Amino acid sequence: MTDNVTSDCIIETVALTKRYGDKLALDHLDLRIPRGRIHAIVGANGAGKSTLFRILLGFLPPTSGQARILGRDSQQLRPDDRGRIGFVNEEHTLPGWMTVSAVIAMQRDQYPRWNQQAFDEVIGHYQVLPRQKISQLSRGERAGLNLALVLAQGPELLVLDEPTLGLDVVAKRAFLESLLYSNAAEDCTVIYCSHQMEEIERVADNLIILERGQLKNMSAPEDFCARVTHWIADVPFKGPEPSTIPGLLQLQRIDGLHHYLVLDQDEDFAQFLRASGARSMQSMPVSLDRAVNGFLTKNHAAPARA
Ligand SMILES: Nc1ncnc2c1ncn2[C@@H]1O[C@H](COP(=O)(O)OP(=O)(O)OP(=O)(O)O)[C@@H](O)[C@H]1O
Repeated sequence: MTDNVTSDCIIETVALTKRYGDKLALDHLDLRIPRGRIHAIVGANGAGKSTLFRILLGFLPPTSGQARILGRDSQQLRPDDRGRIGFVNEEHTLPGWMTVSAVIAMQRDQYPRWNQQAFDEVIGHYQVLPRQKISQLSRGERAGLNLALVLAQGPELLVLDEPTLGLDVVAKRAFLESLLYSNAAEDCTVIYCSHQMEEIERVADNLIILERGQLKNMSAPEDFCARVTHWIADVPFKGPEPSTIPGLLQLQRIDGLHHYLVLDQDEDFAQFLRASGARSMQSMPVSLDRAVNGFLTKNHAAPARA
């Protein structure tokens, strides 16, 4: 990858690898995220999501491979590049001793593309008073203020690392509304990392699944959902040996019926069940939460490679 490549990707990694001592956090990751829309990154704990963000934002060097963000090597970001990127994580760190109005004034001075209308639009969802100190705000209010500040910078790219962690339902909803508004109104690309599937289902256009530092899925959330099916079958005795069940993600026995969660299986799976002695069967679609969690749980239980 050379510097003069003009890519339509806002983020591009090639064989990106990060080792912490013996631990492999990113494993030759090839990732291309196009400009625009909302992209969700999901993965089990330790899948490498935060490591990816740290490398992309230039806070951490890769062990090998490359990462480009806004067309530039992430290790060579300039201050003006950083001004085009907004970053929000779950800590919502703002100086606790400052008042809300002082923080706003400080940010307004710092960012030439400051967009007061975008700020007002987002902060309007929260009961934040200008004279309040940051330390007096609730967690949800701090999250809202943080998002409003970042969106008012007019970023081309917004990176959110678990931004709604610990927020209640109302605060979460307000946060997501703000996000959808800004994505639509400001044409800003959003990269959003979360464990909350119902949020992802609501806001994401693209679902990226990382597993042990490798890319496992990149598609519309509904397309991933369509790959996973829940079969319920009345099979005599113990049913087929689990290792012989094609695409098996999860197996449960409830009230004498066998429940199979399977990946990438078509009507041939019914044939397999019939051949296994099933007396009756039915298939049904699953929610995104079920599909992703079934997918992640399957491999999560297996021993990790170094
Ligand atoms: N500074 C570090 N030193 C050693 N190992 C680390 C360090 N930071 C992360 N790791 C390891 O690298 C792997 C990836 O961690 P990372 O924080 O990127 O995962 P994550 O997907 O963000 O997880 P979570 O969902 O739990 O936040 C984990 O196994 C973690 O233990």
